[in-house]
Amino acid sequence: MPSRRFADGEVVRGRWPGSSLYYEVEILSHDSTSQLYTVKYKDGTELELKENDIKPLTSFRQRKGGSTSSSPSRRRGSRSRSRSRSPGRPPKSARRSASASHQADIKEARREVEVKLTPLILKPFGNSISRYNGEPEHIERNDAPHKNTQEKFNLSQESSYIATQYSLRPRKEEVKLKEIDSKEEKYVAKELAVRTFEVTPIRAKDLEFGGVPGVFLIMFGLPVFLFLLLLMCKQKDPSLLNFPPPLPALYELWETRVFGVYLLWFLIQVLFYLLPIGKVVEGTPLIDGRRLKYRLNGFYAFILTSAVIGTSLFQGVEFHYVYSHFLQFALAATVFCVVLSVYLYVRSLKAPRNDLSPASSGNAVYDFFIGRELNPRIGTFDLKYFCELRPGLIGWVVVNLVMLLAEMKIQDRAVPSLAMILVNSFQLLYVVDALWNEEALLTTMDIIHDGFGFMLAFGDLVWVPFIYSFQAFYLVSHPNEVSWPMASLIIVLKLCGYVIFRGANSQKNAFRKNPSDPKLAHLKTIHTSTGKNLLVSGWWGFVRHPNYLGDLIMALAWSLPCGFNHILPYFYIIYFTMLLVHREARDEYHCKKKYGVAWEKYRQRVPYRIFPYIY
Ligand SMILES: NC(=O)c1ccc[n+]([C@@H]2O[C@H](COP(=O)([O-])OP(=O)(O)OC[C@H]3O[C@@H](n4cnc5c(N)ncnc54)[C@H](OP(=O)(O)O)[C@@H]3O)[C@@H](O)[C@H]2O)c1
Ligand SMILES: CC(C)=CCC[C@@H](C)[C@H]1CC[C@H]2C3=C(CC[C@]12C)[C@@]1(C)CC[C@H](O)C(C)(C)[C@@H]1CC3
Repeated sequence: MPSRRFADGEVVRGRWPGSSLYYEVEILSHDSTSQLYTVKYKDGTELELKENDIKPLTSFRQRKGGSTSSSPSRRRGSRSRSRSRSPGRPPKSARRSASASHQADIKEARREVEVKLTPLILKPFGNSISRYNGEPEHIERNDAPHKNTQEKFNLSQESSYIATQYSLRPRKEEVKLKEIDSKEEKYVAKELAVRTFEVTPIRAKDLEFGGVPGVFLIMFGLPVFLFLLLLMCKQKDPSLLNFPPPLPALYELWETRVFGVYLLWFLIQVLFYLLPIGKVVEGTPLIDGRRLKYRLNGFYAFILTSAVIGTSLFQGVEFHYVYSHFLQFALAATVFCVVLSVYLYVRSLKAPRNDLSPASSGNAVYDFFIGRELNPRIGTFDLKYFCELRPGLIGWVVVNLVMLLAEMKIQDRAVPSLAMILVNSFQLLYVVDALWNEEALLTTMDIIHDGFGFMLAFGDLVWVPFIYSFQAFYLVSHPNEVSWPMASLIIVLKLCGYVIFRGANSQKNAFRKNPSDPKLAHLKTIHTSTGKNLLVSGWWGFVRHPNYLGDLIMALAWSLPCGFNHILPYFYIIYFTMLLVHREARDEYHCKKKYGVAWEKYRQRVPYRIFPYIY
């Protein structure tokens, strides 16, 4: 049996995955099969590390000499000393034979970062469990230095993993150093990550969505449920008490022409995505320190799509075809999504380990569902990012328009009903808002955590356009007259939801972009040991997910125009409540891991998750 170097309970320094930073950790256990140690960081985070990524405390004490200083000025001294060899001076690799000295350089740089950073980041502001970064008061006003700092902080936000995740609370004099550190860090991380970081398969108990049986059921259940809902909605009396109509035979549902139209739609969106318009931004740092580039042109794609749709209408293109073949379109999208998911899974088998999603497990069924590869790309074409906002989300608006036209045709109306206008405009606002704030997508769980597999492919390409448009679909065959006073109340409700949704999302996004934004100076924050703070007043002091609350209020406003004759148009809000409650629990789990005690403190300060005084 291979021997182990560290004993349970021993306090050592463990490398933080993807970086060269070493933190004090306690050895919890050792798995002799995988040869991995389970270690606990001071903020409560538990991770599995390889022996190579663990160092005895003594190895740091021997080397660090004067650099144990916890005073920022002395820290600067030690940094500037080490900076003398990089990046200002030509790297040694330029002076030595390139390949021979490469590894040595990396080693050297790595040692340097370890020695230099370990005591600097941990000691003075520490990952203290009982105190926040060593400061006596953990909740404070967000009035940290913000004079002339905006630009600098934007710079620091641009820098690498270490700066965003492990920096000290941003301080003016630290910004420059952070940039330099992050450059060094990037250099080291890039070279080392492939060798040093192993994506550890998550254990069975960590599987989400009910594990393998759960995802199996979801994958088969969701498409069946989708067709059931659509068929029920087409019935004259769509009561739940009525037996659902039988599913048409597959040959009736499959139409190659429909599939062709769907492909054409998809390709037009691909074309718009590839247009070199819109600014290019960097996503959040990946596990190996890299940051992928994304072009933000979703809003332009929407404008161009509107122009194409407008021109087609003008040319007399028969949009009713989409309504009369709605089930066929749903099947075409489902088939496309299955083919895409298979492609994604197969290509992920060749993907380097660093490119795998943290949610993947090693189980084929589960990974097919959750997605194995985090950011599958063909060249610069990012499949997940594209699918999340383009064909499905913009498609949803087009489907709504189709329903509006179908309502006029079928009900022989000169103008659409007020109910249909409300549903169309509310959802249009929602989609335009998402595209306008496209950059915010880059920090969502879907992009950072979940892979691209059946779940998101089906969600983005099938569920969103065919279920989110359900109210409009319902109104085509089940008209509901809405009075103006009722419409006014619904509009007020929608606007309240939107104000909360947008206010909360914008507040968080602005805070994450620049924690010292003067506009946020009145807000209180909780320090966390990661260097990122948590808002504890404003929208985020109201409930822990105010954006979900706003989203749910808006969802209610989307269903109300359909009246109260049937529960079917309320399916969306029921599903959405379940989705967001589950999503909130997932996010809570990740935040607890990420922020440890600081998150606990936040939970105490803001006890309700989504609904104040209820949940
Ligand atoms: N229509 C739909 O079907 C649908 C589905 C899902 C989501 N959405 C909407 O999409 C939007 C994004 O949702 P999301 O699920 O990605 O989650 P989110 O609520 O935007 O983001 C959660 C993250 O925010 C940060 N955070 C949490 N509490 C904080 C605090 N007090 N101060 C500062 N940062 C804090 C944490 O990340 P960091 O600390 O790492 O920054 C946390 O992981 C929401 O508005 C949601 O309603 C819509
Ligand atoms: C039914 C199944 C298997 C999954 C459904 C999940 C899927 C429909 C959602 C998961 C993430 C969601 C999401 C949006 C739409 C619905 C999802 C794809 C979003 C694009 C809606 C608009 C928002 O402003 C947003 C922040 C861009 C959303 C991002 C997440």
